[in-house]
Amino acid sequence: MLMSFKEGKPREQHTESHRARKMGISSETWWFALVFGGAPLLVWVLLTWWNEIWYIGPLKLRYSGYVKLPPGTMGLPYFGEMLSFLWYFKILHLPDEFIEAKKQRLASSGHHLSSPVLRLRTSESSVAVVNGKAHTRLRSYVFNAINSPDALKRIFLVVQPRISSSLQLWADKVTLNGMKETKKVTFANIGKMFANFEPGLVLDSLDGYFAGIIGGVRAQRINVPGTTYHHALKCRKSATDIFRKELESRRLHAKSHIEERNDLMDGLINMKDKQGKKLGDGEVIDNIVSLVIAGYESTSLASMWSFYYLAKFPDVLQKLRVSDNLDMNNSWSSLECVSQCNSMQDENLAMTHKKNGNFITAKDISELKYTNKVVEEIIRLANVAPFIFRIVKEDTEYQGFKIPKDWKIIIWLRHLHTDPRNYNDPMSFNPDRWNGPAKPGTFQVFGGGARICAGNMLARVQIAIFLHYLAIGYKWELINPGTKTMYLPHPKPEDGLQIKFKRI
Ligand code: HEM
Repeated sequence: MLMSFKEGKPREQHTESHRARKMGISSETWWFALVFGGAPLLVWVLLTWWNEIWYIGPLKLRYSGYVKLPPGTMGLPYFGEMLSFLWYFKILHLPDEFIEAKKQRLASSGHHLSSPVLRLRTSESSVAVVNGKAHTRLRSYVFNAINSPDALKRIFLVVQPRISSSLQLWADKVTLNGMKETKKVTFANIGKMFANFEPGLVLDSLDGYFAGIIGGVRAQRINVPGTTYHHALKCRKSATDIFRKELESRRLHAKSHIEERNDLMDGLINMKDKQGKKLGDGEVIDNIVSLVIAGYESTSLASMWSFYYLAKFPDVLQKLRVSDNLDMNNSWSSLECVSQCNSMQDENLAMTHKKNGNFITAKDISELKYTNKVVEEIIRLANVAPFIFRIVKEDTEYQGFKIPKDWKIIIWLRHLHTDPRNYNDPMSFNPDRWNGPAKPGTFQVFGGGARICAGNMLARVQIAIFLHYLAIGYKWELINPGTKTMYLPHPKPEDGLQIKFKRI
């Protein structure tokens, strides 16, 4: 600037250099804006449109330019709407708001149709994975082995001693983690029912492996060391090895101990279908593994929620114990008068009195009318399986929309059970709502159709037995009654359900 003035051309020099500098600054700014503003924006636009182009483009071609798809967004490549799902389920703890937003977009359907959804294929030949005739065949094996009236009679005798003795042990601890303990007792029962395993090292290792497998069920399918999915696959292999060893040892000592064992593994090994065909070893193991996955977390969570709801609704616990005409405000002391029980109509104390120290049977449970209503209400509100998946087998019209073949559908079971149009005051725990049946199609805790849960009765009787022993002998209170619910991978209290637990 000073130099330019001396040369007598101060003004132009100044203007030129100023312009140049100005140009210099603006081009830097321009690059800066491009790199930090434009490029990310472009990437973002590409990412948000990628799925639309990838999935909807071919459909438009197939339908010559126009296809009326359900409204909604395909989300980001690969992740779909996973991030917003996680935001509502994991961070905000508001699953119903996420579901409600999806529902609003789809008018009254209550189903959310989306881009690919993620699922861990736990086993190749298990009942939960195969389709068509293979599914019907495997399902009948599994159903007969765990859910048929005969199987349940046997299972009653297996699970009761464990439930009853676990509760006695818990009472000695005074405070306990409800989630941890219900898992322990459920897994001990599973070990015994499925492969005649007693508590010990093998069962403990299996428990660890199944924790890993279950953790991976809803994880992203990224199979690299360090990911949840990779760990789940490794755990699955280790669990399979344990069952394979057991199966080989049974083959080696065939025919011995069958009477005493009478478990799922023997049931599956020996069962024949209508053509007299038996399951292969791989099928036996795959099915055991997938039955543990299906039955372990679900049953232990439902049992754990029993603690929660009965602590929050002591009048229900009172009614479970004795008839509802007793003084509700005096629930603890009224339990001491067990001698009155034979004069009482319902429910579990009277049953104990009648059984005179013997285990209850499947028939006894069917007589515990109020207990069965409590079971239904626990599983409705616990929403252990908040959604299920289906795949569209052929192009379908639904409410005026085209649902293309191969699209995956999420059915929000949770929404069915918490919708005020289906249940009066849906978030309140009210077993008496089961004095009559639910509206058709509104109670699908176990799913529906050909894929309905193959262990639904097994789950129900285990919860009923648990309620029976809780009601006749124990009292408890929640240490953190205001604890938050975590919704992933399954609904459970943030503190694991810390409780003070005592004998009556
Ligand atoms: C409270 C406990 C349980 C709940 C809430 C539950 C829920 C469900 C749901 C929602 C499905 C999917 C159904 C569908 O797609 O329509 C399912 C499937 C299944 N569940 Fe359960 N379940 C429970 C306990 C059990 C138990 C104890 C077992 C066995 C040990 C079991 C075995 C199965 C099997 C094998 C399937 C796959 C059925 C098939 O694809 O044919 N579940 N369960």
